[in-house]
Amino acid sequence: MVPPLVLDIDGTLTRASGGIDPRVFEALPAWDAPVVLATGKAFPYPVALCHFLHVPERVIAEHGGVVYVDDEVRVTVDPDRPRAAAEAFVDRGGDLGWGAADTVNRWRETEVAVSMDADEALLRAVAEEFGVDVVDTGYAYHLVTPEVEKGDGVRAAAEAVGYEPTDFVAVGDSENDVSTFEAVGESFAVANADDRARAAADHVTEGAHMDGTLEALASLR
Ligand SMILES: O=C(O)COP(=O)(O)O
Ligand SMILES: [Mg+2]
Repeated sequence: MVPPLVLDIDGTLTRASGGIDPRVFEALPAWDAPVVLATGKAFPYPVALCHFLHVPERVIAEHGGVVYVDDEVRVTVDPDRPRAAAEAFVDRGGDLGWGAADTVNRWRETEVAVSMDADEALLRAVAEEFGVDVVDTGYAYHLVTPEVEKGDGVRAAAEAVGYEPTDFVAVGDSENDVSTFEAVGESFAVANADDRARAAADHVTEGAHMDGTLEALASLR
């Protein structure tokens, strides 16, 4: 019996050069227990990944701002504060960094993502003024309402699929996975993980990115 999984996406299911590692398409559909994707990405991205993997749509998106499991969508926080902070950041000369179409935020329901190229000092100053957190995933800064965390999503998702949160094993790579690691029974940081994820995890894999994730999964079989 393998355990249910909570998997981060960026840095965990991806290649070093970016993009989903194609081995995900073998490993996840073959996993014989529920798999929940827990990401900072906007809601449609993990849903689309589940769709194209042809696995049940079990998703924690936007750091737990949106939880979608068992045909129920829970939007756990309103986007007003992060959006007001993002507007002020742009008014003061900041650039979210995604171009005019901004598909990164277009369907985002509860927070705002900002490119790593953005003026970090200005972003942090504005965030503080508006009382929102800045989460640095290594792939983007996210303006997030305080106390919205993937870990709360993990607890809600576990209940929806009939498991205890501590039944789950998690794999992740960044500070936005720390709350996941705290919620589950066993956690792996991949070798490319940031310091906070490494410190919070029970194990750090030798391999980086998907190599590390596959190493973790192999140890669970
Ligand atoms: O969207 C991001 O910035 C990071 O996404 P992740 O949580 O899947 O790593
Ligand atoms: Mg990540």
